[in-house]
Amino acid sequence: MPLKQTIDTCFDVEVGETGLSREAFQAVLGRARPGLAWLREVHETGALPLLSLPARDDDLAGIAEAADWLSADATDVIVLGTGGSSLGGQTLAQVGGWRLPVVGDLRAGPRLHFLDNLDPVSLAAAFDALPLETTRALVVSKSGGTGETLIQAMALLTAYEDAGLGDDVKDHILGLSEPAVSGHLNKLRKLLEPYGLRFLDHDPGVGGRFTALTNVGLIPGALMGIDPRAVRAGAARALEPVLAGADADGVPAAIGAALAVGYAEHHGIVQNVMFGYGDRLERFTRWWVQLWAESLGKQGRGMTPVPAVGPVDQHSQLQLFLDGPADKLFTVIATDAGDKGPRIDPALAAEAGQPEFGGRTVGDFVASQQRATVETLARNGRPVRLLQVSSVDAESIGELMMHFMLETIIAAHLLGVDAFDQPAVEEGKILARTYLEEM
Ligand SMILES: O=P(O)(O)OC[C@H]1O[C@](O)(CO)[C@@H](O)[C@@H]1O
Repeated sequence: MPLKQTIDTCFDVEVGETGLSREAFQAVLGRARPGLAWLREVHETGALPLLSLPARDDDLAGIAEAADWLSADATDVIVLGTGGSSLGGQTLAQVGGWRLPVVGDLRAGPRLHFLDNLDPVSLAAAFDALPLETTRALVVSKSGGTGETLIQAMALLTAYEDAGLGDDVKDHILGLSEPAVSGHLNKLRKLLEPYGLRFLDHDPGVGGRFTALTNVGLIPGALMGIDPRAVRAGAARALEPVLAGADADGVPAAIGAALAVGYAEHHGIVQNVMFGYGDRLERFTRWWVQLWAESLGKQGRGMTPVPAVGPVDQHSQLQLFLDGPADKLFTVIATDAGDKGPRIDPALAAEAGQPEFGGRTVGDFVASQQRATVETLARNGRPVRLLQVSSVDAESIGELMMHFMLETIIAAHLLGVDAFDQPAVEEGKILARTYLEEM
């Protein structure tokens, strides 16, 4: 089933005075037309390579080869890289089983580890615990200049040296960075290439947080058995109405962008909650946080992304969502959970005083929770849109990711900010370097 978006519970008639009026929404949606025209134009000219990815297959053999190389005879594969150089891969890998309770740990094949947060204690412990001889590493940085990734790569080189594997580094590490350009220093390449190891090219035209559909996201996904073709087929589905020239009200991503921007402009609601139901959407919510925050948070504009996972966060954040300040717009991602999972013995259910559980599956319970969350949010005056997929698999995650990349780009157009830069974080990076020099 293709992604289905329902926005009925987003308007004042449903949620009361906190809700956006249909008229105000339509006015913002109309303003999305130039953004859609721009997307079509840059697709045609090739100026935004992201939009050509769903139809590409010339790079798939290289992606499969890299995943095979990393996993052959390996007990462990580590991925170094941060932000957009990690989160897309994490999202796809999770759909394949990585970092899922129990199944993640029991899965056959090499263990996959993303070291995206620089933590000195964890890094030392990881290098101590990993059997380095059978551990391969993918080191990812678009710019080649991110301090966290560079320092991790240096520490890894030393760990291999200390383990007596200094001459075999090229058999253990694969690099992924922008192609070398004369006159421009790529520090990661400068550090690693002398070891004779192989570098894959990061597409220079695809910004870090938009790379899930490139080798950056698809190699880690492939390591967990996620088929890159299926991911791209799903992405193509989300892009299709844009390329087909549909008007804004026929493009789900434009509708989502207009809702978020409409709420920000008309109601000052600048917190957006992504409530994904199911373990396989946990990393997706984190990927979306970077996409939404770093793309839109500029010049005093932008909306704060809040990730939540269901049902577990019903027992954590839902009280606040329902009864705290009415200052959030919600997106619930639901799956066809019904009829899935273990079926409950009626005798046990009766014994426990929960006869309604009897004969139902665990998925039936989750399906009723998804529905109840949407309805109680709306009843409590909280605007909520529902996104439904039949299940979280390679195709639906590709569709969700492309949907949100488009939604982000269109929202940036509506807000009048550049979706593709991140000027403010650069200041802190320069300062951190100064403080390091002073130590
Ligand atoms: O891939 P790189 O160049 O190492 O950058 C990692 C991340 O750092 C940022 O530049 C922000 O600091 C992100 O935009 C990016 O995804």
